[in-house]
Amino acid sequence: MVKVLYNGDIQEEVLQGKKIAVIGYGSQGHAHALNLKESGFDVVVGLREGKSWDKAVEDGLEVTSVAEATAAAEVVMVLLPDEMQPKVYEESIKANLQAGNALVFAHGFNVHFSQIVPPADVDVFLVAPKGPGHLVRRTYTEGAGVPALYAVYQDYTGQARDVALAYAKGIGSARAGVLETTFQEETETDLFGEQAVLCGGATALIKAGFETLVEAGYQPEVAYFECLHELKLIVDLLYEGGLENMRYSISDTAQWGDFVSGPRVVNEDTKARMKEVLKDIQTGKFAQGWILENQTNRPQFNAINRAENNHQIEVVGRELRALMPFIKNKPVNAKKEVVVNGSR
Ligand SMILES: NC(=O)C1=CN([C@@H]2O[C@H](COP(=O)(O)OP(=O)(O)OC[C@H]3O[C@@H](n4cnc5c(N)ncnc54)[C@H](OP(=O)(O)O)[C@@H]3O)[C@@H](O)[C@H]2O)C=CC1
Ligand SMILES: CC[C@](O)(C(C)=O)C(=O)O
Ligand SMILES: [Mg+2]
Ligand SMILES: [Mg+2]
Repeated sequence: MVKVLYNGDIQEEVLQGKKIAVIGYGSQGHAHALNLKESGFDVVVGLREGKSWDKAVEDGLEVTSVAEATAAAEVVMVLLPDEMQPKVYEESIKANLQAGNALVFAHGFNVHFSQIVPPADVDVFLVAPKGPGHLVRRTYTEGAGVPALYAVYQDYTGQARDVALAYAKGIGSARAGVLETTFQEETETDLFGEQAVLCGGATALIKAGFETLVEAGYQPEVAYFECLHELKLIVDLLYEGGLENMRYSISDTAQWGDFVSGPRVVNEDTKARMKEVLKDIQTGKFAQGWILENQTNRPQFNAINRAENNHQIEVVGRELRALMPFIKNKPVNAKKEVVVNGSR
Protein backbone atom coordinates (compact mmCIF):
# COMPACT_ATOMS: atom_id res chain seq x y z
CA MET A 1 0.00 0.00 0.00
CA VAL A 2 1.11 3.54 -0.74
CA LYS A 3 2.58 5.40 2.27
CA VAL A 4 0.01 7.68 3.86
CA LEU A 5 1.56 10.31 6.15
CA TYR A 6 0.12 11.63 9.39
CA ASN A 7 1.03 14.42 11.83
CA GLY A 8 3.77 12.38 13.53
CA ASP A 9 5.53 11.74 10.21
CA ILE A 10 5.88 15.43 9.31
CA GLN A 11 8.24 18.15 10.60
CA GLU A 12 6.74 21.62 10.35
CA GLU A 13 9.92 23.58 11.25
CA VAL A 14 10.81 23.98 7.57
CA LEU A 15 7.74 26.23 7.15
CA GLN A 16 8.11 28.11 10.42
CA GLY A 17 9.48 31.63 9.99
CA LYS A 18 8.44 31.67 6.34
CA LYS A 19 5.67 34.06 5.34
CA ILE A 20 2.79 32.32 3.55
CA ALA A 21 0.68 34.35 1.11
CA VAL A 22 -2.77 32.84 0.60
CA ILE A 23 -4.08 34.39 -2.62
CA GLY A 24 -7.89 34.37 -2.54
CA TYR A 25 -10.27 34.04 0.38
CA GLY A 26 -13.05 31.88 -1.02
CA SER A 27 -13.88 28.26 -0.27
CA GLN A 28 -10.29 26.99 0.04
CA GLY A 29 -8.64 30.37 0.73
CA HIS A 30 -10.42 31.16 3.98
CA ALA A 31 -9.83 27.62 5.25
CA HIS A 32 -6.11 27.56 4.46
CA ALA A 33 -5.48 31.07 5.81
CA LEU A 34 -7.32 30.52 9.09
CA ASN A 35 -6.07 26.96 9.66
CA LEU A 36 -2.44 27.91 8.95
CA LYS A 37 -2.67 30.94 11.23
CA GLU A 38 -4.16 28.85 14.04
CA SER A 39 -1.43 26.24 13.46
CA GLY A 40 1.10 28.97 14.29
CA PHE A 41 2.23 30.04 10.81
CA ASP A 42 2.74 33.58 9.51
CA VAL A 43 -0.03 34.28 6.98
CA VAL A 44 -0.90 37.21 4.73
CA VAL A 45 -3.93 37.13 2.45
CA GLY A 46 -3.63 38.57 -1.08
CA LEU A 47 -6.82 40.00 -2.60
CA ARG A 48 -8.45 42.75 -4.60
CA GLU A 49 -10.64 45.15 -2.63
CA GLY A 50 -14.17 43.87 -2.12
CA LYS A 51 -16.24 41.37 -0.18
CA SER A 52 -13.48 38.84 0.48
CA TRP A 53 -11.06 41.54 1.56
CA ASP A 54 -13.55 42.85 4.14
CA LYS A 55 -14.27 39.32 5.38
CA ALA A 56 -10.59 38.43 5.78
CA VAL A 57 -9.97 41.65 7.75
CA GLU A 58 -13.03 40.89 9.89
CA ASP A 59 -11.57 37.42 10.54
CA GLY A 60 -8.43 39.06 11.94
CA LEU A 61 -6.07 38.36 9.07
CA GLU A 62 -3.42 40.61 7.54
CA VAL A 63 -4.70 41.52 4.05
CA THR A 64 -2.99 43.26 1.18
CA SER A 65 -2.98 43.28 -2.62
CA VAL A 66 -2.02 40.13 -4.51
CA ALA A 67 1.22 41.76 -5.70
CA GLU A 68 2.23 42.95 -2.21
CA ALA A 69 1.34 39.64 -0.55
CA THR A 70 3.39 37.74 -3.14
CA ALA A 71 6.36 40.07 -2.73
CA ALA A 72 6.25 39.73 1.07
CA ALA A 73 6.03 35.92 1.14
CA GLU A 74 8.31 32.94 0.64
CA VAL A 75 5.38 30.58 0.01
CA VAL A 76 2.58 31.71 -2.33
CA MET A 77 -0.54 29.54 -2.38
CA VAL A 78 -2.83 30.40 -5.32
CA LEU A 79 -6.44 29.87 -4.23
CA LEU A 80 -8.25 31.88 -6.87
CA PRO A 81 -10.85 30.24 -9.13
CA ASP A 82 -8.94 28.14 -11.69
CA GLU A 83 -10.23 30.24 -14.59
CA MET A 84 -8.94 33.47 -12.98
CA GLN A 85 -5.50 32.20 -12.06
CA PRO A 86 -3.59 32.71 -15.35
CA LYS A 87 -4.58 36.40 -15.63
CA VAL A 88 -3.85 37.23 -11.98
CA TYR A 89 -0.61 35.24 -12.15
CA GLU A 90 0.59 37.23 -15.18
CA GLU A 91 -0.51 40.61 -13.79
CA SER A 92 0.36 40.38 -10.11
CA ILE A 93 2.22 37.24 -9.09
CA LYS A 94 4.90 36.41 -11.67
CA ALA A 95 6.95 39.59 -11.32
CA ASN A 96 6.84 39.44 -7.53
CA LEU A 97 8.17 35.90 -7.12
CA GLN A 98 11.76 35.67 -5.96
CA ALA A 99 14.24 32.88 -6.56
CA GLY A 100 13.74 30.12 -4.03
CA ASN A 101 10.09 30.99 -3.32
CA ALA A 102 7.43 28.31 -3.47
CA LEU A 103 4.51 28.67 -5.89
CA VAL A 104 1.73 26.43 -4.66
CA PHE A 105 -1.66 25.27 -5.95
CA ALA A 106 -4.57 23.27 -4.55
CA HIS A 107 -5.34 21.80 -7.98
CA GLY A 108 -2.99 21.09 -10.86
CA PHE A 109 -5.24 22.39 -13.67
CA ASN A 110 -3.32 25.47 -14.78
CA VAL A 111 0.16 23.99 -14.54
CA HIS A 112 -0.82 20.65 -16.04
CA PHE A 113 -2.66 22.26 -18.96
CA SER A 114 0.13 24.86 -19.43
CA GLN A 115 -2.02 27.90 -18.61
CA ILE A 116 0.61 28.94 -16.05
CA VAL A 117 4.29 28.33 -16.81
CA PRO A 118 6.28 29.00 -13.63
CA PRO A 119 9.84 30.33 -13.72
CA ALA A 120 12.63 27.77 -13.32
CA ASP A 121 14.01 29.22 -10.07
CA VAL A 122 11.03 28.56 -7.75
CA ASP A 123 9.65 25.45 -6.14
CA VAL A 124 6.28 24.42 -7.54
CA PHE A 125 4.05 21.99 -5.71
CA LEU A 126 0.42 21.35 -4.92
CA VAL A 127 -1.42 20.54 -1.73
CA ALA A 128 -4.91 19.48 -2.75
CA PRO A 129 -7.43 18.79 -0.01
CA LYS A 130 -9.83 16.04 -1.02
CA GLY A 131 -12.87 17.96 0.16
CA PRO A 132 -14.68 21.31 -0.06
CA GLY A 133 -12.94 24.26 1.56
CA HIS A 134 -15.72 24.91 4.03
CA LEU A 135 -15.22 21.38 5.35
CA VAL A 136 -11.43 21.90 5.47
CA ARG A 137 -12.20 24.73 7.87
CA ARG A 138 -15.04 23.09 9.80
CA THR A 139 -13.21 19.80 10.39
CA TYR A 140 -10.06 21.68 11.49
CA THR A 141 -12.05 23.55 14.18
CA GLU A 142 -13.47 20.19 15.31
CA GLY A 143 -9.99 18.73 15.76
CA ALA A 144 -10.24 16.62 12.61
CA GLY A 145 -9.20 17.24 9.00
CA VAL A 146 -9.73 16.55 5.32
CA PRO A 147 -7.18 14.26 3.59
CA ALA A 148 -4.92 15.87 1.01
CA LEU A 149 -2.71 14.94 -1.93
CA TYR A 150 0.64 16.61 -2.48
CA ALA A 151 2.81 16.66 -5.60
CA VAL A 152 6.10 18.31 -6.45
CA TYR A 153 6.33 19.69 -9.99
CA GLN A 154 9.61 21.55 -9.59
CA ASP A 155 12.12 21.31 -6.73
CA TYR A 156 14.49 24.29 -7.03
CA THR A 157 15.49 24.49 -3.37
CA GLY A 158 15.63 20.78 -2.62
CA GLN A 159 13.05 21.43 0.13
CA ALA A 160 9.83 21.39 -1.90
CA ARG A 161 8.59 18.05 -0.57
CA ASP A 162 9.23 18.98 3.08
CA VAL A 163 7.55 22.37 2.69
CA ALA A 164 4.56 20.76 0.96
CA LEU A 165 4.13 18.28 3.80
CA ALA A 166 4.47 20.99 6.46
CA TYR A 167 1.84 23.02 4.61
CA ALA A 168 -0.50 20.02 4.47
CA LYS A 169 -0.01 19.53 8.21
CA GLY A 170 -0.68 23.23 8.82
CA ILE A 171 -4.10 23.09 7.21
CA GLY A 172 -5.02 20.01 9.28
CA SER A 173 -4.85 17.44 6.48
CA ALA A 174 -2.22 15.26 8.15
CA ARG A 175 -4.79 14.47 10.85
CA ALA A 176 -6.64 12.53 8.12
CA GLY A 177 -3.82 11.40 5.84
CA VAL A 178 -1.57 12.93 3.19
CA LEU A 179 -0.28 11.06 0.19
CA GLU A 180 1.97 11.76 -2.75
CA THR A 181 0.78 12.11 -6.33
CA THR A 182 1.77 13.93 -9.52
CA PHE A 183 0.23 17.04 -11.07
CA GLN A 184 -1.15 14.85 -13.85
CA GLU A 185 -2.75 12.31 -11.53
CA GLU A 186 -4.23 14.95 -9.21
CA THR A 187 -5.63 16.99 -12.09
CA GLU A 188 -7.15 14.10 -14.01
CA THR A 189 -8.58 12.21 -11.02
CA ASP A 190 -9.97 15.36 -9.42
CA LEU A 191 -11.71 16.44 -12.63
CA PHE A 192 -13.02 12.92 -13.18
CA GLY A 193 -14.28 12.55 -9.61
CA GLU A 194 -16.14 15.85 -9.57
CA GLN A 195 -17.67 15.29 -13.03
CA ALA A 196 -18.60 11.63 -12.99
CA VAL A 197 -19.21 10.85 -9.32
CA LEU A 198 -19.15 13.55 -6.65
CA CYS A 199 -20.91 16.46 -8.35
CA GLY A 200 -22.07 15.65 -11.89
CA GLY A 201 -22.84 11.98 -11.26
CA ALA A 202 -24.53 12.61 -7.92
CA THR A 203 -26.72 15.53 -9.04
CA ALA A 204 -27.76 13.71 -12.22
CA LEU A 205 -28.70 10.62 -10.18
CA ILE A 206 -30.65 12.70 -7.64
CA LYS A 207 -32.57 14.64 -10.31
CA ALA A 208 -33.34 11.52 -12.34
CA GLY A 209 -34.70 9.78 -9.24
CA PHE A 210 -36.74 12.84 -8.19
CA GLU A 211 -38.17 13.33 -11.70
CA THR A 212 -39.05 9.64 -12.04
CA LEU A 213 -41.13 9.77 -8.84
CA VAL A 214 -42.79 13.13 -9.56
CA GLU A 215 -43.62 12.19 -13.16
CA ALA A 216 -45.25 9.02 -11.79
CA GLY A 217 -47.56 11.21 -9.68
CA TYR A 218 -45.86 11.06 -6.28
CA GLN A 219 -45.63 14.19 -4.09
CA PRO A 220 -42.53 16.34 -4.79
CA GLU A 221 -41.91 16.68 -1.04
CA VAL A 222 -41.80 12.89 -0.65
CA ALA A 223 -39.49 12.64 -3.67
CA TYR A 224 -37.21 15.34 -2.22
CA PHE A 225 -36.83 13.58 1.12
CA GLU A 226 -36.30 10.23 -0.60
CA CYS A 227 -33.79 11.25 -3.26
CA LEU A 228 -31.89 14.21 -1.82
CA HIS A 229 -32.29 14.75 1.92
CA GLU A 230 -31.78 11.11 2.88
CA LEU A 231 -28.75 10.77 0.64
CA LYS A 232 -26.70 12.77 3.18
CA LEU A 233 -27.66 10.34 5.92
CA ILE A 234 -26.74 7.36 3.75
CA VAL A 235 -23.44 8.98 2.68
CA ASP A 236 -22.55 9.62 6.33
CA LEU A 237 -22.71 5.85 6.88
CA LEU A 238 -20.57 5.22 3.79
CA TYR A 239 -18.03 7.81 5.03
CA GLU A 240 -17.88 6.24 8.46
CA GLY A 241 -17.60 2.59 7.43
CA GLY A 242 -17.83 1.99 3.70
CA LEU A 243 -20.47 0.04 1.81
CA GLU A 244 -20.67 -2.66 4.49
CA ASN A 245 -21.45 -0.18 7.26
CA MET A 246 -24.20 1.47 5.22
CA ARG A 247 -25.67 -1.93 4.39
CA TYR A 248 -25.53 -2.91 8.08
CA SER A 249 -27.83 -0.02 8.94
CA ILE A 250 -30.38 -0.34 6.14
CA SER A 251 -33.10 -2.99 6.00
CA ASP A 252 -32.43 -6.32 4.28
CA THR A 253 -35.17 -5.35 1.83
CA ALA A 254 -33.18 -2.23 0.90
CA GLN A 255 -29.97 -4.23 0.67
CA TRP A 256 -31.58 -6.74 -1.71
CA GLY A 257 -32.91 -3.84 -3.81
CA ASP A 258 -29.43 -2.32 -3.74
CA PHE A 259 -27.97 -5.57 -5.12
CA VAL A 260 -30.53 -6.24 -7.83
CA SER A 261 -31.57 -2.74 -8.96
CA GLY A 262 -28.43 -0.63 -8.46
CA PRO A 263 -26.65 -2.34 -11.39
CA ARG A 264 -29.77 -1.85 -13.58
CA VAL A 265 -29.35 1.92 -13.17
CA VAL A 266 -25.55 2.28 -13.11
CA ASN A 267 -24.12 -0.40 -15.38
CA GLU A 268 -21.61 -1.12 -18.13
CA ASP A 269 -23.22 1.55 -20.32
CA THR A 270 -22.70 4.10 -17.55
CA LYS A 271 -19.10 2.97 -17.21
CA ALA A 272 -18.60 3.41 -20.94
CA ARG A 273 -19.84 7.02 -20.59
CA MET A 274 -17.50 7.48 -17.63
CA LYS A 275 -14.61 6.32 -19.79
CA GLU A 276 -15.57 8.95 -22.39
CA VAL A 277 -15.59 11.63 -19.69
CA LEU A 278 -12.16 10.48 -18.54
CA LYS A 279 -10.81 10.49 -22.10
CA ASP A 280 -11.96 14.10 -22.61
CA ILE A 281 -10.13 15.06 -19.44
CA GLN A 282 -6.95 13.20 -20.40
CA THR A 283 -6.80 14.64 -23.91
CA GLY A 284 -7.36 18.22 -22.70
CA LYS A 285 -10.72 18.48 -24.52
CA PHE A 286 -12.58 19.29 -21.31
CA ALA A 287 -9.98 21.88 -20.27
CA GLN A 288 -10.11 23.54 -23.69
CA GLY A 289 -13.91 23.80 -23.52
CA TRP A 290 -13.82 25.31 -20.02
CA ILE A 291 -11.15 27.85 -20.98
CA LEU A 292 -13.18 28.90 -24.06
CA GLU A 293 -16.40 29.10 -22.02
CA ASN A 294 -14.70 31.61 -19.71
CA GLN A 295 -13.19 33.60 -22.56
CA THR A 296 -16.71 34.11 -23.91
CA ASN A 297 -18.23 35.15 -20.55
CA ARG A 298 -19.77 31.78 -19.70
CA PRO A 299 -22.88 31.74 -21.94
CA GLN A 300 -23.60 28.04 -21.35
CA PHE A 301 -22.51 27.99 -17.70
CA ASN A 302 -24.84 30.86 -16.80
CA ALA A 303 -27.82 29.50 -18.74
CA ILE A 304 -27.50 26.00 -17.26
CA ASN A 305 -26.89 27.42 -13.79
CA ARG A 306 -30.11 29.45 -13.96
CA ALA A 307 -32.15 26.48 -15.17
CA GLU A 308 -30.68 24.24 -12.47
CA ASN A 309 -31.52 26.73 -9.74
CA ASN A 310 -35.15 26.75 -10.90
CA HIS A 311 -35.49 22.96 -11.06
CA GLN A 312 -38.47 21.72 -9.05
CA ILE A 313 -36.20 19.84 -6.65
CA GLU A 314 -34.54 23.15 -5.74
CA VAL A 315 -37.84 24.98 -5.30
CA VAL A 316 -39.33 22.33 -3.05
CA GLY A 317 -36.00 21.83 -1.28
CA ARG A 318 -35.73 25.50 -0.32
CA GLU A 319 -39.22 25.37 1.19
CA LEU A 320 -38.54 22.20 3.16
CA ARG A 321 -35.12 23.24 4.44
CA ALA A 322 -36.56 26.55 5.68
CA LEU A 323 -38.71 24.46 8.03
CA MET A 324 -35.67 22.61 9.40
CA PRO A 325 -33.81 25.28 11.41
CA PHE A 326 -31.02 22.83 12.27
CA ILE A 327 -29.96 22.87 8.62
CA LYS A 328 -27.90 25.93 7.69
CA ASN A 329 -29.69 27.44 4.71
CA LYS A 330 -27.37 29.96 3.12
CA PRO A 331 -28.06 31.67 -0.25
CA VAL A 332 -24.64 30.81 -1.68
CA ASN A 333 -25.24 30.47 -5.37
CA ALA A 334 -25.20 34.15 -6.34
CA LYS A 335 -21.39 34.08 -6.51
CA LYS A 336 -21.48 31.84 -9.58
CA GLU A 337 -23.86 33.95 -11.64
CA VAL A 338 -21.98 36.53 -13.69
CA VAL A 339 -18.61 36.72 -15.34
CA VAL A 340 -17.74 39.86 -17.26
CA ASN A 341 -14.35 40.02 -18.94
CA GLY A 342 -13.01 37.33 -16.68
CA SER A 343 -14.00 38.82 -13.33
CA ARG A 344 -17.00 38.10 -11.19
N1 LIG B 1 -13.66 24.70 -3.75
C1 LIG B 1 -13.01 23.66 -3.21
O1 LIG B 1 -13.39 23.13 -2.19
C2 LIG B 1 -11.76 23.13 -3.83
C3 LIG B 1 -11.00 23.91 -4.66
N2 LIG B 1 -9.77 23.49 -5.06
C4 LIG B 1 -8.95 24.38 -5.85
O2 LIG B 1 -8.64 25.52 -5.05
C5 LIG B 1 -8.54 26.68 -5.87
C6 LIG B 1 -9.50 27.74 -5.35
O3 LIG B 1 -10.81 27.30 -5.57
P1 LIG B 1 -12.03 27.87 -4.70
O4 LIG B 1 -11.62 27.96 -3.27
O5 LIG B 1 -13.23 27.07 -5.10
O6 LIG B 1 -12.14 29.34 -5.30
P2 LIG B 1 -13.28 30.42 -5.00
O7 LIG B 1 -14.14 30.58 -6.21
O8 LIG B 1 -13.97 30.14 -3.72
O9 LIG B 1 -12.33 31.72 -4.86
C7 LIG B 1 -12.87 32.94 -4.74
C8 LIG B 1 -11.83 33.89 -4.16
O10 LIG B 1 -10.96 34.36 -5.18
C9 LIG B 1 -10.96 35.79 -5.13
N3 LIG B 1 -10.70 36.35 -6.44
C10 LIG B 1 -11.36 36.06 -7.61
N4 LIG B 1 -10.84 36.78 -8.60
C11 LIG B 1 -9.85 37.54 -8.06
C12 LIG B 1 -8.94 38.51 -8.60
N5 LIG B 1 -8.97 38.84 -9.88
N6 LIG B 1 -8.05 39.08 -7.76
C13 LIG B 1 -8.03 38.77 -6.47
N7 LIG B 1 -8.87 37.87 -5.88
C14 LIG B 1 -9.76 37.28 -6.69
C15 LIG B 1 -12.34 36.14 -4.62
O11 LIG B 1 -12.34 37.45 -4.12
P3 LIG B 1 -13.57 38.49 -4.39
O12 LIG B 1 -14.47 38.35 -3.20
O13 LIG B 1 -12.89 39.80 -4.48
O14 LIG B 1 -14.25 38.03 -5.66
C16 LIG B 1 -12.50 35.09 -3.54
O15 LIG B 1 -11.81 35.46 -2.37
C17 LIG B 1 -8.82 26.19 -7.30
O16 LIG B 1 -7.60 25.86 -7.87
C18 LIG B 1 -9.65 24.93 -7.07
O17 LIG B 1 -9.61 24.01 -8.14
C19 LIG B 1 -9.23 22.30 -4.65
C20 LIG B 1 -9.94 21.48 -3.82
C21 LIG B 1 -11.31 21.77 -3.46
C1 LIG C 1 -15.55 17.79 -5.73
C2 LIG C 1 -15.26 19.17 -6.22
C3 LIG C 1 -13.84 19.65 -5.95
O1 LIG C 1 -12.92 18.88 -6.69
C4 LIG C 1 -13.57 19.46 -4.47
C5 LIG C 1 -14.40 20.14 -3.46
O2 LIG C 1 -12.74 18.64 -4.14
C6 LIG C 1 -13.74 21.13 -6.38
O3 LIG C 1 -13.03 21.40 -7.37
O4 LIG C 1 -14.39 21.99 -5.76
MG1 LIG D 1 -11.57 17.82 -5.57
MG1 LIG E 1 -11.82 19.99 -8.21
